Amino acid sequence: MGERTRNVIDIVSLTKRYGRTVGVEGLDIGVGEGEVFGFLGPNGAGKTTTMRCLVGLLRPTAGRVRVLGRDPFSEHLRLAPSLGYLPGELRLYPELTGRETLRLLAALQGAPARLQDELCERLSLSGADLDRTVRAYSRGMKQKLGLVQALQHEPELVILDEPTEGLDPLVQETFYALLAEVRAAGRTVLLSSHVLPEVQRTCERVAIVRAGRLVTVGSVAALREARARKVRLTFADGLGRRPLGAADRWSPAWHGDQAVLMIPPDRTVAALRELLALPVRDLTVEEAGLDEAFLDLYRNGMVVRTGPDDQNNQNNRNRGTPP
Ligand SMILES: Nc1ncnc2c1ncn2[C@@H]1O[C@H](COP(=O)(O)OP(=O)(O)OP(=O)(O)O)[C@@H](O)[C@H]1O
Repeated sequence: MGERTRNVIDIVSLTKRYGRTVGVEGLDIGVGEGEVFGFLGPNGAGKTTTMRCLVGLLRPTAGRVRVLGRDPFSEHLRLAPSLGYLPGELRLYPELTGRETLRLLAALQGAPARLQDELCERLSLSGADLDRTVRAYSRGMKQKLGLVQALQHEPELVILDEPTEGLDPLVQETFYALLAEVRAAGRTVLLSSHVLPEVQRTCERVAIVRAGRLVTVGSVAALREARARKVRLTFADGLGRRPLGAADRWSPAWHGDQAVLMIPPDRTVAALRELLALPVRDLTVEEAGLDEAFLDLYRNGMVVRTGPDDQNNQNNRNRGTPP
């Protein structure tokens, strides 16, 4: 029997190694029922590895994962009707038609594919398309087929590895609408993406991973609050690059005689005091764009504290870095 848990996904100290290569190391993430949760990170960060552990395709080296209270590796078949999965690299049988593919996958899911026709229609997979062999499909058509099979049996949990890869903008919009419907129905989604606006738009919470480790997890709103301040300085003497004393630890970028520094919000005032000892002619301070904040996390793995790792934290208006 699977134990009952509050979370639809529980990842506790998950480590997966491939021989000596680390896939993920000591990962802890919980995803609550009805959440749309984003998984972000640069190439090779461990997103796919984690997702493959969650759907029972990989066995963790250490730690544990629970999906709907069950161990996905040993209880794969029992979970199949409740789980929808779109792999990052979808491998299909090229000699089957689209329709045969969906039928086969529905049989493996072990649940009626009630939404199949509606999803094909909304994602513009025509009857003629579905009668063609998958060998003749374009990349986008394969991705649409992948989305249909992931959603067709109305699973409680949908795990999508870069779902909008290869979709044209119109189909992407349809996908976002489908996601909103899944969410409105109280079902749970975990999706990985490299597309930041997509994550901002669709997810309440995100986890950022880098080199197999969790960098931060929090609500998109809290990440916005915690992002760096962008300080731009112009010097009175017209001379460019120079030492900025202690502020050099913020790795200034120089554009002619202007220096741009990205400073964590709780350090900005102290940094400004130091900077004003220099011959500054003009100074502006603005919040870094969310993209810049994420890029910073990607690059530096800077840990942003986003307050308690609360469920459904959309309304978290805490400033910056609570203790
Ligand atoms: N089958 C495998 N054998 C050996 N190493 C692997 C295997 N799969 C993944 N890895 C390694 O594990 C690490 C994490 O890879 P993973 O595919 O999980 O990252 P990702 O975040 O999904 O990346 P991307 O954004 O590029 O899809 C990488 O160093 C990768 O090289």
